[in-house]
Amino acid sequence: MRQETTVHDGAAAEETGAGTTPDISFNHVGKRFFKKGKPFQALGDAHFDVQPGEFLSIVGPSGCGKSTLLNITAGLMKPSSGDVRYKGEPVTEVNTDVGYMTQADTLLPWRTVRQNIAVPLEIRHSPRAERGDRIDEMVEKVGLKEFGNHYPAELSGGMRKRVLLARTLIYQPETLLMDEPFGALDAQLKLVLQQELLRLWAEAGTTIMFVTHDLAEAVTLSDRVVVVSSRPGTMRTIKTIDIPRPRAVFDVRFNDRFRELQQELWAILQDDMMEGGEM
Ligand SMILES: Nc1ncnc2c1ncn2[C@@H]1O[C@H](COP(=O)(O)OP(=O)(O)OP(=O)(O)O)[C@@H](O)[C@H]1O
Repeated sequence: MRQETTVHDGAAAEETGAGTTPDISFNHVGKRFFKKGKPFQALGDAHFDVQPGEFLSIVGPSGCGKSTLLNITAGLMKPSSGDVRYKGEPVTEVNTDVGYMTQADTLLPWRTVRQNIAVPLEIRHSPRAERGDRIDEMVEKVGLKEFGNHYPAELSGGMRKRVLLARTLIYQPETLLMDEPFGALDAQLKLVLQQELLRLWAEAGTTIMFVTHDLAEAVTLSDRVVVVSSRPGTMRTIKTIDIPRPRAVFDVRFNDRFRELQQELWAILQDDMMEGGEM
């Protein structure tokens, strides 16, 4: 198996199943913004696919356009050049087939944990009779059974992340976009939630596109890691993470291949980190 591929030769499809329609295809996607009236190129030329059921992470320096790429995939922003396809269809409006867990803590403070998790079911008008059971199942899955009737202000940061995760998953999205979901958590809690995410991902067969600053996190979780350079964010490489699954998130760090992959990714990223971005 090839360990590393350049991104401008359709390599993603070669790596993970040529012939199948990718869940997400980025076709030379660029994004220009205006700051103080002057245009600047935030995202250079994103060109890769995300395959059904794949766990793909994006790493790169701060400001290289990672969140922008997720926003474009969710249909919240239009690219300035190129196009994004979801299951072969161009994304032209808000893409309700994807769940999006943004960096922001968007829990509604006046609603309990259960009521927060219920929001997507209400928006989708799912039958009232089914809601209770689905919420029970979800609070159990994310380990919050005892806290269903608590308000967000009564929860720790990690618990709030779990509620946000539950609220995204109850939607049963085929594809999940996650923007540094565990960024601000302490190291131990991060491991716990990473393990839970891997379990939920394996159970549901969801496709995940995951943005992180944390190389160890990217290697632990992913099938492939896309490395993006500093502004304008351009794909440097796609690295296949050939570490067997299932992975125990703590133990995997002692695997020799884990260390090699982390070093290889750092070797690609470090110049960009020194130059422009910050981790
Ligand atoms: N709506 C917008 N209008 C103008 N500039 C924007 C907008 N959204 C993002 N930018 C700029 O585009 C660049 C890329 O932003 P983006 O949030 O995608 O980066 P990022 O890689 O996710 O950063 P971080 O890792 O710090 O979250 C930044 O310089 C940011 O200030």
